[in-house]
Parts: sequence; structure tokens; C-alpha cells
Amino acid sequence: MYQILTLDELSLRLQRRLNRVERFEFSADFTRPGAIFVRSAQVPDQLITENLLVVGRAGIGINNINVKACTRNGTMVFNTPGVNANAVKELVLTSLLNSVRPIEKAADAVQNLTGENILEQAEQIRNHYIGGELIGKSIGILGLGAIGEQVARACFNLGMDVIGYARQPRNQNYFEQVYALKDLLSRSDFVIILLPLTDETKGMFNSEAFSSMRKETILFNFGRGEIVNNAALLSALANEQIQGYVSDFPSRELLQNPKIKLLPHMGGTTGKALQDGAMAAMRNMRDFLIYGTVRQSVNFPDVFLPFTAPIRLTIFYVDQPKIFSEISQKISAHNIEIDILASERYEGYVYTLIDLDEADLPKIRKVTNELDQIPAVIRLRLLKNPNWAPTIYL
Ligand SMILES: NC(=O)C1=CN([C@@H]2O[C@H](COP(=O)(O)OP(=O)(O)OC[C@H]3O[C@@H](n4cnc5c(N)ncnc54)[C@H](O)[C@@H]3O)[C@@H](O)[C@H]2O)C=CC1
Ligand SMILES: O=C(O)C(=O)COP(=O)(O)O
Repeated sequence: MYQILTLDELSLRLQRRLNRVERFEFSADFTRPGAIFVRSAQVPDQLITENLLVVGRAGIGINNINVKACTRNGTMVFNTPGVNANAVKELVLTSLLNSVRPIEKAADAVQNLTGENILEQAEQIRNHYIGGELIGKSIGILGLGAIGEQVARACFNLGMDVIGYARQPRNQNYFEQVYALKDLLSRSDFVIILLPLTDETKGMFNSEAFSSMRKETILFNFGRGEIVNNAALLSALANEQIQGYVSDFPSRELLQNPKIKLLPHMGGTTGKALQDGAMAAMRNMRDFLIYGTVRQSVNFPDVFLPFTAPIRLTIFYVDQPKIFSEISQKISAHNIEIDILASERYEGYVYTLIDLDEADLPKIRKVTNELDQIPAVIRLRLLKNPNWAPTIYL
């Protein structure tokens, strides 16, 4: 039985389905879980114990997970790229359109009309709500990944001049690519942040960045709050260096400012995106726990191998010369046949699946004890093929 800690809510329907099929146990209270399911909640470091095999992030941003500590612990971390890209794109477009048409204020004013001839009265006040248009305006997009690309394409189709900032050449015909942030900021009527939070992007919008922007520009942040330095933002708004700020990441110092609109981190919060993200996360988690295969990981290489042998060893180890020959020699010294294997490297580590043509568990356990003694080996698991027999040994 695998204990899966749900740091964010997972639909009961999905839990019941998974419980039935895979005999996983879900709880929000496990203190030493074997797996963690999470959205944006912070994963506390104390949960990264020797029990923890995998952390599954339903969604994209992994700034809530100490990935380095997980890697050192041999814990696989994955996310679910693209599952909420359309949801975020649609919220970005909604926010953009809202920023040029005062729909909410106009609709509120209509509700306050009284008497007969409501339409006539409404038409008399409509000139208080004259809007702007997006067509012909310039928009700068930072982050041209799953979401940024979709936003760029949609804005191009709305007739906007789209400028994209990316480090590698992209050769897309619906945006002009620039390599200098200042270039993008000085030319854009709207600037959209769709970047991950990293050491490089943290505080990217500082007083220097704001000094390159236009006074009529509205800045939208759907990446992460910390990409914008709030003190610099507040002074840029007060000094009319930019017109307004729309962010999906509220914080106390930004509340109650008429030039700031804050949303409750709802970019990926649609029924479809949540369902798709949870399903993808659970599929990746199940495959890793039951078959040892890796998909969409951020710290392990992706490795897949059909599981046809009775026993599979999974080994995560530091990439060192001759390490694999040491592993295979120890296996063959016990007269155990390797049926097939798959192995990939990633950033100084190796993950290897070794399928054994051997079902004698005591004999295999002797080998795994020896392999565990190799200093470069971080985590070793022994999986029994569930289609051959129902129990899984860890
Ligand atoms: N508001 C919300 O609810 C959501 C917010 N997000 C945020 O949006 C970010 C992007 O999401 P996706 O497009 O799905 O991810 P993605 O990984 O497909 O795209 C990220 C892009 O940013 C680029 N990038 C990274 N660092 C950069 C830098 N220093 N300079 C220039 N480009 C850089 C990458 O090359 C990549 O093209 C996520 O990491 C997350 O922080 C994502 C989903 C929902
Ligand atoms: O996927 C992301 O990075 C998001 O920001 C969405 O977060 P959520 O899963 O909705 O808490």
C-alpha cells in the first residue's frame, strides 16, 4: 500500500477510482508519506524523508518544492506541462479585454437604474464608459512557453503587434522576437509576465525595468508574484511610470490601490484544467510507483520500458565513471540474468531500470543489499511485476 499525502485537494471521485484500481491510500495527514500530490501548496522540507519516492505537481510552477533536496534524496519530482495553458490564456485575454472596456462598472451602473425606460436611461449613461480597443496596440510577452505561445497567437489574431522575449530563437511568424528586455518594455502598451519563478526571474521587474516602460502601459503578472519587486512597482505607479498592474498573486502591500487589480491565483482554476492536471499527475505517479517509469520529471530523466519480466530494479545514482559496470557485475556475480534494461542521464544523475529474468526473491534481495552499499547509489527499488503477481516489494 502506498501512502499518498494530498497537500492540495484531490477530487474524491478520482481518489475512489485510484483506490479501487491501485490500492493507494490517500490522506491529508500522513507525516512520512511515500508520495505527495500537490498544486501550489508549499511542500515542507521535513516531508522529504527516506520514505518519499515521488512528488507530483498537478500544474506547472515548481517553486513550492525543494527540488534539489528531493534529488539528493532520490525523490522523483514531476509536473504536468500544458494542462492549464488554455485556462491561463483565456484568463489573460479576459483581463486584457477588461482593461480596455469598463464592463464591470458599466454593468453595476445599469443595475442601479430605476423607473421605466431603462434602455433609454442606460443609453444616456453609456458615454461615461467609453472604452479602448486592442487592435493595433502592442503587447510584450515574457515567457514563450506553453501559455506564452498561446497568448501570443491569440493576440496576433486580435490584430495586435506582438513582441516576444525569449532566450532562444523561436522563428514564429505571429510575434517579433527581441532579446533585450528593455527593448520589449519601451515598445509595449501591454506587458504580460508568463515566466516561471527562478533565481534569474526573481525581482526582474525592478526600478530599472519600470524606468524603461511607457506611462500608458498596463503590466499583467500571471507568472509569479516575486518576479515583480512590489516596492519598485508601487513607486512606478505613484510616479506614473506605468498606468496599472493586474496580478494573479495578491499580497498585503498591494491591496486597496485603485491602480492595481488582484486575482486569487485563479489562472489554472477551471474544472477542465484541474481535472486534466489531477489525472495526468495520478497517471505519472501510478506509473512511477508501480512500474518505475518516469514521465515529465523535472529532476529525473524520462525513462520508459515495458514491464514483462517478473522483477524490476530501479536505481537512481550519481553519474560516475564505471558505476554501471559495478552494478551489472554485482548482479551477474549472483548468476542473475538481466533480461533488458533502460538507462538515461540527467544533470549529473542516472536513472536505470533493470528487468531481471529471475523470480527468486531471497536471492535478489542479497543483490539489492549489495547494490545499496555502493556510495553513488541514492535510491534503489525492487518492483514485482503486478501482472505476474499482485505484491510490490520496496
Ligand atoms: N497564474 C496561474 O494560475 C498559472 C501560472 N503559471 C506560471 O506561468 C509559468 C509559465 O507556465 P508555462 O508557459 O506553462 O511554462 P513553460 O515551462 O511552458 O514556459 C516557460 C517559458 O519561460 C521561459 N523562461 C524561463 N526563464 C526565462 C528567463 N529568465 N528569460 C526568458 N524566458 C525564460 C522558458 O524558456 C519557457 O519558454 C509557470 O512557471 C508558472 O509560474 C502557470 C500556470 C498557471
Ligand atoms: O500551474 C501553475 O504553475 C499554477 O500557477 C497553477 O497553480 P494551481 O495548480 O492552480 O495552484
